[in-house]
Amino acid sequence: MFTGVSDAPAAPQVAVVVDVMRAFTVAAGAFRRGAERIVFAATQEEALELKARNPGRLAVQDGPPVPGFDLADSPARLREPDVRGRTIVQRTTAGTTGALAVADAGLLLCASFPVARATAEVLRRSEARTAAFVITGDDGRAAADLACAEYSAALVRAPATDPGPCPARARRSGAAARLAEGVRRGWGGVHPEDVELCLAADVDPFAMAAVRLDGRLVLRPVS
Ligand SMILES: O=C(O)[C@H](CS(=O)(=O)O)OP(=O)(O)O
Ligand SMILES: [Mg+2]
Repeated sequence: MFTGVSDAPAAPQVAVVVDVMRAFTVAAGAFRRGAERIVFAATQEEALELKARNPGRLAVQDGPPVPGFDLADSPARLREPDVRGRTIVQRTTAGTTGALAVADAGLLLCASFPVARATAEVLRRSEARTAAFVITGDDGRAAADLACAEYSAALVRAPATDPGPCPARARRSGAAARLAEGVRRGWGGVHPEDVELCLAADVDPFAMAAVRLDGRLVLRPVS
């Protein structure tokens, strides 16, 4: 089942929340670089509060730079800071909002192209009969998120599936065009390499699972 955030079932047995550009590509890059966990915040205010309460946390938000936040929601910019062992607080318009909408799922995975294959492996091992793929962008119509969701679903059925045209579909998406426009106009928080990094399929050996912990939704890599 593919659904938008507003139509998503409140507590599906399994939810795969997909955000290619850029929240869950950023999350995958953070774990690849050794970040320990990502705490999702519903608002920028909550993100800054969570950061202030726990010194050493790094806060990420989408859009232009905001005082108090350490990092942009940009996979290319995330290559610079040392995030090893760090807890990151992340708040974005589509990705983290989508994850919070299905926080009561029995199994909640957050997905993007770099973790597509590992996500499919976790789904296959879960033996769940169905999964709700939550397309976070453009009210459930985001071409990039749909392409990644379709690729992941195909991998569950047939592990030898290759990405085929899926990353190319994402490259032609409205989200990619918006990021390219951001680069042309010099918007803060957008890097020229972001789109390509978001299209790199099957880079990481881990999937990303979110669980409730002390009243928060916390994302960690799972192998
Ligand atoms: O950081 C992003 O690219 C987007 C911003 S928006 O949804 O295009 O306004 O946030 P995300 O939640 O990562 O899709
Ligand atoms: Mg997005």
